[in-house]
Amino acid sequence: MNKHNRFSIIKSKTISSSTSSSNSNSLSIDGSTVTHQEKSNDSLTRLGWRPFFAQQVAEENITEIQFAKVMACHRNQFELETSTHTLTLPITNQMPDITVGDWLVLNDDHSFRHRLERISLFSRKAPGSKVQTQLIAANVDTVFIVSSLNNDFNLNRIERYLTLANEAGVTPVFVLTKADLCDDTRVYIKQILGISPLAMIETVNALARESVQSLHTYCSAGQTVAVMGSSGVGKSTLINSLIGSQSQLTSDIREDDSKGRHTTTGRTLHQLKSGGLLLDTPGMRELQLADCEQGVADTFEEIISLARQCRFGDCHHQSEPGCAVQMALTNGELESRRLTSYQKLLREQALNTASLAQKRAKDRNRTKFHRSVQDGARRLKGK
Ligand SMILES: Nc1nc2c(ncn2[C@@H]2O[C@H](COP(=O)(O)OP(=O)(O)OP(=O)(O)O)[C@@H](O)[C@H]2O)c(=O)[nH]1
Ligand SMILES: [Zn+2]
Repeated sequence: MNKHNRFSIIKSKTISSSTSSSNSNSLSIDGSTVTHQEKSNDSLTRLGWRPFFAQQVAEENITEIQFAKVMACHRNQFELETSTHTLTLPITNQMPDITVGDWLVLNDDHSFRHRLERISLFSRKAPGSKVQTQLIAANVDTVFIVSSLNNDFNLNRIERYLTLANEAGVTPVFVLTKADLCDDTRVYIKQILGISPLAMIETVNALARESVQSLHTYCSAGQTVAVMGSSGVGKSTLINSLIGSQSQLTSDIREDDSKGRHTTTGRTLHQLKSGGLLLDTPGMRELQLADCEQGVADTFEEIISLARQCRFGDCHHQSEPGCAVQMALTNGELESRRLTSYQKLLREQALNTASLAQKRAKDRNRTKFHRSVQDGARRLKGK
């Protein structure tokens, strides 16, 4: 344990184990010599490291710092993976917002230095009455939007997840589970193509490992895949089948909740043998959108393009004359379900965005007020 006691190493990876080579900085694999630096770069690449992150630290003294990927978020600590170690980092108030998938820069004593800019970020409005944005995951490449091929299949819900993916800038793949219980999968596939003509769609029996093989294509080395979908659609089943018998380097940490039950806390990135990272997102029963205007626009592209043809720039697409959206409804070119879904998500995100902005302004005013009280007290003391 280091003197700052800020972290604890869970385990060291074996890549720096000594070899018979006289050169302590190299080890021989299949006759080729691989330096520790190369090996460690390879480990980082498998965790999703890429030039976008390296560029952010170009001027820093790289020999004194370490990069760590946040593999899991728990109530009081993060679980991190560096090129050589698995360690935990206690969460403190001084840290910026950090979520699973983030890249951190650590000092040589493994204490927190800063967080790197993200390639992508998933967030939502915190569940319940809390006015707060909650980060779900950072630096995700692909999201599996999981739906089951039965009565639970719901296009409105799918559009909600798709909006989140579009806002985050993450590639969506529609994974339709319970194909073994479905007589005609084409009906469902057609519905998804109706809302997203170029969609990537995979139908699977999540219980069977061979059935989910096609999904491994998206989970190659260095790729991070998030699995999202409502309760009961088969996310855990799918993840278990994808992990299969492969060793899970990051195991779920279970903590006692207030009622004394054991629950899986936080979100966890699972390392697959194929090199990919799979993100589990438990506890996502409520998915309220906030700050998602672009995501909504991307998800409902055809409505946006129809709206551009409306006679009035501020058309609400209700009963205004010259409304191209209403015209498309009448002609049967646009489904009324689609328009209702668009308007609902747009309203929801606008409402949540406004209350978040209001809260931020209130917080800023409160901070200003506290500062002025403190300054006043200091001035009085100084007299
Ligand atoms: N026949 C069949 N059953 C499935 C399939 N996928 C999931 N199931 C079953 O559906 C039920 C729910 O699956 P889970 O994996 O727990 O669903 P989940 O999405 O993780 O649900 P939450 O944990 O509530 O978010 C379980 O009984 C699974 O065995 C499938 O492709 N085929
Ligand atoms: Zn209109």
